[in-house]
Amino acid sequence: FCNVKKGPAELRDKYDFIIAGGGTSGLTVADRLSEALPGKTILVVEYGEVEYAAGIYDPPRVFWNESGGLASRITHSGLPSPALNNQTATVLVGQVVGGSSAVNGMFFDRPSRFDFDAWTRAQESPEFDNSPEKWDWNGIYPFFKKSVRFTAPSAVVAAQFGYTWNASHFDNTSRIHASLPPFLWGDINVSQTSWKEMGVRPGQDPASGDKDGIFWVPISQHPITGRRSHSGLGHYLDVAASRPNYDLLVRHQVNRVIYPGGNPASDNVPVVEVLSRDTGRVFNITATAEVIISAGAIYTPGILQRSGIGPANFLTSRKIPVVIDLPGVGSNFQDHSGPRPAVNWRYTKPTDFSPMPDDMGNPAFLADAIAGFNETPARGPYTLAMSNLALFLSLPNMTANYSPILDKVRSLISSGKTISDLYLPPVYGQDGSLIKGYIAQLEALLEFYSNPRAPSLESAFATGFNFPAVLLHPLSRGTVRISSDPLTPILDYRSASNPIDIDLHIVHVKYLRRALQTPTLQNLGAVEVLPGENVQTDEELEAYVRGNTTQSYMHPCCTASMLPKEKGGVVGPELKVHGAKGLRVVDISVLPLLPSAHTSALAYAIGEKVCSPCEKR
Ligand SMILES: Cc1cc2nc3c(=O)[nH]c(=O)nc-3n(C[C@H](O)[C@H](O)[C@H](O)COP(=O)(O)OP(=O)(O)OC[C@H]3O[C@@H](n4cnc5c(N)ncnc54)[C@H](O)[C@@H]3O)c2cc1C
Repeated sequence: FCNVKKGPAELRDKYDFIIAGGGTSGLTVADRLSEALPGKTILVVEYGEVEYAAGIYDPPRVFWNESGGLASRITHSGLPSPALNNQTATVLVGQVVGGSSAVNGMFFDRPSRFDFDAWTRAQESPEFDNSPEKWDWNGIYPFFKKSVRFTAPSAVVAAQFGYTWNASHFDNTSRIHASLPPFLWGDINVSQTSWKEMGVRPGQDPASGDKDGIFWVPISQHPITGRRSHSGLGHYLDVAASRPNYDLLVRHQVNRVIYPGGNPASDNVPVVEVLSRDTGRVFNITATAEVIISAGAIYTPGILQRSGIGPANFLTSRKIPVVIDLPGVGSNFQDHSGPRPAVNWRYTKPTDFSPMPDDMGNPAFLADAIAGFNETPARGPYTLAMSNLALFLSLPNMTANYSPILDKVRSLISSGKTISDLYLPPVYGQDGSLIKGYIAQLEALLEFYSNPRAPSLESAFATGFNFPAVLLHPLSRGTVRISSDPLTPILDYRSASNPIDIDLHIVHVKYLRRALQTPTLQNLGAVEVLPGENVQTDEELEAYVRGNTTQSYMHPCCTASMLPKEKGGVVGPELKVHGAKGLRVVDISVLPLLPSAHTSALAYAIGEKVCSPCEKR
């Protein structure tokens, strides 16, 4: 690979732009900068290396949903979450060129337009209100459109599965692909029809920002080959040969950034301190225009904290000189979570679904599945990733009795002024900014949760006997902190530390278990296994939720939030770090609040938006 560098001897003396982290957002930025500014040099420093990134369900795996076989990634465990019986979160992160887009579940959906209304509500301030960079739906939609190429399925496949889509929401110039697979398991209609029988309307167009209903969701894979599409391909390997100004340094870790004069407000651009994974050598690389941190929500706060940019009390306790006191670095930590399963059942009547995952145990079926994946165009089971059908539903559409939950949020807003009133971690007590920002988030979420078109629940389905229930907008907040080992951050998920999250989980479980009473599932003799007939009262459901919640759906975010500094923010509307020159954060850590979607589409769109137009840089 022509521009892949392995060590400092292969680098230029200096670069115009240095990007820390060659993942989903980082490579999007590198691609767009190197394309728009051929006279400028760009270096990406990436911890991992170039690898073939298999899809989430590619040969040689036999069992749908079995793990393994993916490109390099690391698994972290969180601290015990007391509200969930001290269970710990398990979260994976990609450590490869392409980052998490090279190892993820390939579910490729966009958020709801109302997510961005919530962001702008929480951001309200002269800084954000007067900025030309708008992060409402209209401000980001063009970049969702630009970031992905969507290829419609053939007419035969569309008719076979009843696929719906609206291609007008994609520009089709990007090298990042989205498509609808030419294969589904035989029981896919169990979920669709039962949800429809519960009164949920089929949504036509999730890419439009209208995300209330049942949707077909594209997969991030090539429409012909069925192979994973990810930023390491579309934003590096596919373009590197034609970009002599775009270098990639692999197997190197960015430790920190250093302002040579010690003054982040007046020094122009920080230098980047890098560690070689192979030699252990530490050296500096100079940028003349800008440094962009894109290491993802778990590592970006670590780079900032090691640079002396973070909560002063914490940095001092770690004997790190404070360069900028920014309490928000590593705070506001959120992830999608939910009881797994929310509902699980068995059939008491014979079923004749076909094809089904068990068929992979039949040697002839398996051989045909492998052969089909290698045909052009690819066909068969291996063209389906994790799933591509989901229900997104708002609180008012799940229960008539949602006012008490909103009243609890209102009472937090009016009475909660201390960290214990608000169930927040100790760092929120450092100064008033984080609490102010959290209250602004609660106000935004109150509006969101009152809106019958703004989803609270996601339940995705591909096959089987389970409905998951993902809480899209938790109120609990955690923290990410460095430890002595740069690769082992301390993740304090604090899942469900705010008891309103438990109330929301209970609404979701109660709603989804109603599906078992629909004619579709009744005709199959479906009988609930979990939570089970002994779990009926709210107290019993609460115990079930506390004992069975998955704390991470692999969407850690929001740890360097785009909020005003006086609201605990880390970056402003142009994603520049507050109080620092020549330094931006561009990755999923800048989200103020979790979106109503899996997070890769948003990571790409953020990369596109910050580069528009790149000529301004
Ligand atoms: C297992 C898994 C399943 C997922 N499933 C889905 C899904 O189905 N759909 C979906 O939309 N989203 C999914 N996600 C989430 C989504 O992929 C991520 O939110 C998104 O890709 C994050 O993009 P990012 O640019 O913020 O970070 P990343 O893409 O993670 O990029 C960060 C990069 O920085 C590198 N790095 C970190 N620290 C350093 C350092 N100090 N120096 C140099 N390099 C460094 C990392 O190696 C990595 O390449 C999943 C994620 C995972 C891990």
